[in-house]
Amino acid sequence: MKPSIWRPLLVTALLIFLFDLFYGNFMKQASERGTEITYTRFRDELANNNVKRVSIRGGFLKGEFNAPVSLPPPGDAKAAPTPTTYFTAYIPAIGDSTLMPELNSRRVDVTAVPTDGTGFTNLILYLLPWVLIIGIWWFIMRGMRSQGPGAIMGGFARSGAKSYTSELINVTFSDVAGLEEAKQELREVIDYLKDPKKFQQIGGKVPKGILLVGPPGTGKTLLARAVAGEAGVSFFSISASQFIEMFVGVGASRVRDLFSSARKAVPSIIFIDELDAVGRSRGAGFGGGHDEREQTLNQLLSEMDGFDPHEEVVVMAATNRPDVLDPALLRPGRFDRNVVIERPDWRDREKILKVHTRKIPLSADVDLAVIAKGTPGMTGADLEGLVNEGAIIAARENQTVVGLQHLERAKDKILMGGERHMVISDDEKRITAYHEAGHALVAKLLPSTDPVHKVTILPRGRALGVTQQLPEDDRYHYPRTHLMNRLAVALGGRVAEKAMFNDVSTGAQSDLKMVTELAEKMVCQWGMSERIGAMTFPRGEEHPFLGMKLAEEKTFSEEMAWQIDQEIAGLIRSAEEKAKELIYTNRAKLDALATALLEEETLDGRRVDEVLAAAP
Ligand SMILES: Nc1ncnc2c1ncn2[C@@H]1O[C@H](COP(=O)(O)OP(=O)(O)OP(=O)(O)O)[C@@H](O)[C@H]1O
Ligand SMILES: [Zn+2]
Repeated sequence: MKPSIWRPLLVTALLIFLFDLFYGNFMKQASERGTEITYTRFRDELANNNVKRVSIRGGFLKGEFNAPVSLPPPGDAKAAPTPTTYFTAYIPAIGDSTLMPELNSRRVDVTAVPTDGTGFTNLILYLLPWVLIIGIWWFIMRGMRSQGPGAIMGGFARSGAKSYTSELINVTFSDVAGLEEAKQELREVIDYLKDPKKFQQIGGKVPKGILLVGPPGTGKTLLARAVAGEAGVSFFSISASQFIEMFVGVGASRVRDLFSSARKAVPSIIFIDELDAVGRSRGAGFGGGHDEREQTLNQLLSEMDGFDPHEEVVVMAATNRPDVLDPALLRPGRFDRNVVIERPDWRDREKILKVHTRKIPLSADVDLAVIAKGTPGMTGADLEGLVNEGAIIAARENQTVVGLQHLERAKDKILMGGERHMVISDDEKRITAYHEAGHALVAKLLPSTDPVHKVTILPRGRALGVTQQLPEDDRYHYPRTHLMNRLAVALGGRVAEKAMFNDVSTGAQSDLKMVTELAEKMVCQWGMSERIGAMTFPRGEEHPFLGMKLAEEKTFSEEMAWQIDQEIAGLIRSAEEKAKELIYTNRAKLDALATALLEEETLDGRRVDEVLAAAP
């Protein structure tokens, strides 16, 4: 919710109410315990010896009759008279010099109340609310000025309040399950923060900006906190969406504020969550708030450039959209290091479950490995939720320990309830396993292909699974056979699906795209088609800098265009034949790989070799 003009208004209204209460009360008190009578009436009663005592304060007089007098009740002259003992009256401003002698002679008990003090009290009571009102307005105005012009509407709520948190952390790497590679990469940061001087002497390159990249809930924030905890330094964190307010200037001043606080607390870590909220490419924004975002981003860039090498501040940021970030953020000296955080595989999921069940009593039937294997695609946050949900279900049934069935039900609830989660059904998992096994198998069986580095059925980005091949060394020249084999590998996924399920799925789309593009290049750029020969065509050409396809211009005949299409299709067809032949003659190996994938989710190159060697 945005603080608004309502707040000051509300405060003012409250003050006026208080003022009224005070002032009104005072006036009421003045006439309290007495019916107001005229001065003449008072003198009459006095003359009748009916006044017992009076107290005089300035021109105001309070008193008590000896015998009750019938008078209309206070404030209502027309009502029926009631017997009255106490009265008040005002002495005429011109004074009455005969009053005191008369009171004395009638032996009336007289009390005099000093007017001086009361007058002063009156004044204070009268002025106090106004002083408060003016004071609060001044406070608001000051808040606005210190926060830039943008704060005009919301100054009151924010003045003095910090939008970031700073703390000393007691989270360590032992609280972060798995993520071994990421931890390894961050060790250097910890070494640096622990002893900057020593680190520099050894000659380490000072880490300044580190970008944690990974899907939501995979523990980026947790990891950043653990780095601070391991190094024992202060941790300043903010979510970048908090930088962006409706008003220009607020974000930039918050960035400045954040960095200057962190600089005062060195060594320290600044953590910016959801970096993409401010870090989107400049000029790519739309509509309002765009200038504000750009200003905030510029401020962030200039703060990072402003670090001198001896300032012991490390900036960490998290995003799940590295692709939209402004390239300026990724330049050397800024976020020039990426730490990629992946969805956990089942072994890591088991470790995460262990961390989150540390304080929860589990019944003997719970095997966390089984639950870990049954939750592919879930992140650390999902698993934490699963454990909590399981505990709630158990508590609702008045159980003292959490059992397997509670966790299973929690899992079903989460899987059914959330679009947020990448839910993978068992069928999908099987299709993906065969698809990836197909790629891997063809790659292994064909000579002259890049070695298989890793095969996984864990979702990554939009892909349900990945088969990674890494070239052994940098290559610039690819022979035709190598490219043909590459086409066959790319088609292996689809062919394997067909072999197993006699059907194909949409999962092969990006494979087909890659295949088409590669075949097009082979024919049109590299002259690898016999029928067409050593000619190049402006097709499949890429702009050298932008990586974009150039607009097609036709400098060749219809006839040639048709032939080119035939050739491209021909290359693809023969690659597909190759893949089919390999897969159909090695069905047992395909099954073995797919089974291993379903079991282990991720296979590295060595494991792929083992599985294939063991298969008939
Ligand atoms: N590897 C892990 N080990 C233990 N707990 C984890 C792990 N990953 C995530 N969690 C749990 O999930 C919670 C959410 O994780 P965290 O906020 O760090 O994710 P995130 O990647 O920063 O997500 P977002 O992108 O949504 O900010 C953590 O508080 C933690 O309890
Ligand atoms: Zn594929």
